[in-house]
Amino acid sequence: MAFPYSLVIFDLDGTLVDSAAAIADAVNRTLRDWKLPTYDTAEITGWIGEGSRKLITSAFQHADSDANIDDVMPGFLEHYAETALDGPAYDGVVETLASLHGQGVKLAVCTNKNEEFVRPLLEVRGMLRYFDGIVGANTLPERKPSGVPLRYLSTQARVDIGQTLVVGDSESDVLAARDAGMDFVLVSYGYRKSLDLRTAGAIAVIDRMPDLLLLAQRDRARGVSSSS
Ligand SMILES: O=C(O)COP(=O)(O)O
Ligand SMILES: [Mg+2]
Repeated sequence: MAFPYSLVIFDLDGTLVDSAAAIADAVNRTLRDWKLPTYDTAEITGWIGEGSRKLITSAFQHADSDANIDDVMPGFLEHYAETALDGPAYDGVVETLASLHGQGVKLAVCTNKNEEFVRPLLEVRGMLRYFDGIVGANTLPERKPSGVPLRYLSTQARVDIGQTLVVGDSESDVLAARDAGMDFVLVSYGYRKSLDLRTAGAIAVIDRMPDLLLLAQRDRARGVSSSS
C-alpha cells in the first residue's frame, strides 16, 4: 500500500540527527568563555528544543549568570559553527528518507536550529538531496511551537494540510503540528522533556525511524504504535 501522506515534515535535532553532544559542547565552550561552570550533556539536552537563544538563556540561568544574552549569543554561534556537524544520524534515518523519496513522498525539515547550520549538517549526513523544503529557527518571523513554519512548508510543496505529516521528538513539534492542524508522529528517542508520548495525540509513536514506513500498512484512522 502507498504511504498515506504526500508530504512529511521532519524535525531535525533529536529526530533525524543526534546532535545533543555537539550542542552541549558549544554551550560548555561558551560557559567557559564566561568563566562559568559547565554541565553534562544529559542536563544540557533538557534545554534543547526552542532554539539557540532559549538554550543559552537556560544555561546562563543555571549558572546564576546575569550576563546579557545578546552579548553571549555571538560567541555561542561561533562555537556552534565549529561543532554543528558532529552529530550522527539516528539508525535507519537515511534509508527511510530514501524510501519515502523513492515512493514520491515530498520531504521537508522544520527545525528550531538556525538555518545556516541546517544545510551543511544535512549534506554531511547524506540527507540534503531528499528535502524540498527547509525552514530553520530564523527563516520566518515565527518558529515552532507556532504552526506557521509547518503551514509555510505545506503551501510551498503545494500539499494540503490533511496530506501533510509531521515527525518530531518534543513539545514544540506537538504544539506546532496541533496549531497547523496536521497529523503527527513522535519518536520515542530524542529530547523531549515532560511530554507524555501516549497522550500527546500522535497518530503513532515509533522507536526507530524505519517504523514510519509501517504507516503504509495501517488504517490511517487507527494509527500505529511501535513503542511498548
Ligand atoms: O535547536 C533546537 O533548539 C531544537 O532543534 P529541533 O527543532 O531540530 O529539535
Ligand atoms: Mg527536536
